[in-house]
Amino acid sequence: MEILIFGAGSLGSLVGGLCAREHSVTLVGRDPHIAAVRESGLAVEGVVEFTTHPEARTTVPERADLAFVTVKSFDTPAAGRALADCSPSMTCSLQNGLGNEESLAAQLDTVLAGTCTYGARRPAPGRVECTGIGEIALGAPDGGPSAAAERAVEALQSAGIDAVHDDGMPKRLWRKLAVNAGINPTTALAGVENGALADDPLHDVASEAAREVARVAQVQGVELAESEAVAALESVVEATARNTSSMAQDVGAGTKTEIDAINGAVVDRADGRVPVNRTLAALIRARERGYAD
Ligand SMILES: NC(=O)C1=CN([C@@H]2O[C@H](COP(=O)(O)OP(=O)(O)OC[C@H]3O[C@@H](n4cnc5c(N)ncnc54)[C@H](OP(=O)(O)O)[C@@H]3O)[C@@H](O)[C@H]2O)C=CC1
Ligand SMILES: CC(C)(CO)C(=O)C(=O)O
Repeated sequence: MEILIFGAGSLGSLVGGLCAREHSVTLVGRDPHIAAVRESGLAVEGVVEFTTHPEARTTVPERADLAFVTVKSFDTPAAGRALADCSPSMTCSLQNGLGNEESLAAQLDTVLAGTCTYGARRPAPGRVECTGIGEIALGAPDGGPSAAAERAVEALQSAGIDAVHDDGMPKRLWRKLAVNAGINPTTALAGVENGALADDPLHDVASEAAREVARVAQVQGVELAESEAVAALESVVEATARNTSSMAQDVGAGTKTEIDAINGAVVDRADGRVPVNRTLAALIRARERGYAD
């Protein structure tokens, strides 16, 4: 299969590197990473270790059977516009947050929703570290069976990736949103690792954010119980206790965060009060504005 990764950063390089063990893979990203991969290949390190030689470019190729979108959520509209030039047979977001699939579907046919619990970081150009083996779940964005998702899952599995087809993606996306809405801004604002959310008062802040997400999901017709949202949050806090969340890393580095697609998306879709998500979003946006000072 011709697989295209749009956004060869941490996650995209890892997924692309793993896929390249079985498929023809093109990484689309930016220099100096792309130049380094072209020169010496992509070194995958950490939990799995190998070097692979995918095609590496800064623009999209002419065609692709399957495209994975792994840019940060604020770059999704640009990714959709760029991918429209090669019209992939199917395109799947592996990003965090809500709204990525709608944004891609405005430009592309056959868009799939995906979640990914692999962990990745990019220590240097040409290298990607797998910080944790997880699972990729794919399916139709509105739920129900999807032949395209089945084909994409088979492609991932044949490359040795733990992948499943989920016909209940809306619930899976909202449950992941509850986890990110609780953990990401709370750790970013408090300047702590994920494990610090096991205890009050931060546990209280993060779990109330997750409960609000469940209530908004229910209004949207997704049966996510508040207790399930909090249990998901607590289990990720425990499993990733030593992680610095992506938003804490972004705030630490003074770079743009995914707040709009996470807590911002909850506030935008709420028809009732979501004071914790609203407050967390306002505080993170204030930090982002402060970078310029
Ligand atoms: N890292 C992880 O472990 C996980 C991440 N995720 C999610 O996956 C998504 C990606 O995260 P992550 O990999 O960490 O982010 P990164 O910032 O590491 O990767 C995104 C990459 O896309 C590049 N990019 C953006 N726009 C373009 C463009 N128009 N053309 C070419 N390249 C482009 C960026 O380049 P530049 O930096 O120069 O802008 C960057 O290298 C996020 O939604 C995240 O929440 C989900 C699960 C795990
Ligand atoms: C699961 C979690 C919270 C792990 O850190 C994550 O997805 C992130 O940091 O963005």
